[in-house]
Amino acid sequence: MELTLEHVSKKYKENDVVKDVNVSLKPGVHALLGANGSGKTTLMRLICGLLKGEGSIHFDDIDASLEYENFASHIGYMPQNFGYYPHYTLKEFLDYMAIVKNLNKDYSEKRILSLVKELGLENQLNKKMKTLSGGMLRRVGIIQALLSEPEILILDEPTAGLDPKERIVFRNLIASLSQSTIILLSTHIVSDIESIADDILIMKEGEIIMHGIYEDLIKVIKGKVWEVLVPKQDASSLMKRYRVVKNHNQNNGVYMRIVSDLKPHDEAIAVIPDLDDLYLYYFVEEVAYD
Ligand SMILES: Nc1ncnc2c1ncn2[C@@H]1O[C@H](COP(=O)(O)OP(=O)(O)OP(=O)(O)O)[C@@H](O)[C@H]1O
Repeated sequence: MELTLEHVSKKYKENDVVKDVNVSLKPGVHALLGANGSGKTTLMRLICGLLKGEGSIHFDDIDASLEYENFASHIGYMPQNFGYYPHYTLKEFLDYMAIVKNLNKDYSEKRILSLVKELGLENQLNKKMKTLSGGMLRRVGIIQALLSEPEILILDEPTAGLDPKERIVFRNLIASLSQSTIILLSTHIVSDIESIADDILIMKEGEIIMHGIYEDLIKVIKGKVWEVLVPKQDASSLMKRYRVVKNHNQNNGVYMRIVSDLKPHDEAIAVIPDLDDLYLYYFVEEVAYD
């Protein structure tokens, strides 16, 4: 089972929002990491066929441009914000989504009940959509994407606005699906990725600049992440000159974690990088020495 994108691109006027994306995704959790505006939502909408662009998209031998309905029947999509009728109850909304997805009534009744239980919304079924909290609406978004048991699940910022308990429920659900589903989820929450992603696609200015497993991506910045304890008076000049991942005031100075090609301070020692460091390395410009 494979989702393949070849030369996928999208322009808005002269603006290249998605640039020549070539990736092949098998079952598992693929995290799409990028700054605001890097093109993640556009790429996801292209995959779902909600936008037209250049290039080709296949699910196994189904060509999305030739057999769109067949292709789309394999996809569940959770957008960042989905439209709903505020006066519908949750049950009415999910029934409506099941009809839109052309699901059999007996099947959808059972599926809705099992999903609302799994996501802790069974007591909300008779509540109006407009009364649900932001975190509950995110969970409703996940449920509607899962209604048809899709083989491809496209989730745009699924954990935004979830509280820590909801995040754990979500991570467990994703983990349980990942053996049999191709899951592409976008986020800029680095800790989510560390706990659930099998591999990571880093998107910058419309391009997938890196794609690989965590351990391999991290190798790129080996020897470029530093920790140092500096006197308080030195901290602000380091803050101005370097990409600082963390800084904590301590009794004897300021502890800093810095991402830099060059050793930022005589006392700095190189440490093992993590994804926060990688993110900063690619998405925050280092200020040049003057
Ligand atoms: N309909 C549109 N017309 C013109 N430009 C657009 C349109 N939709 C998106 N863009 C531009 O395309 C770029 C990528 O937007 P996109 O929403 O795909 O980014 P993103 O990585 O999903 O960002 P975020 O994390 O903020 O959701 C942005 O510069 C955005 O302004």
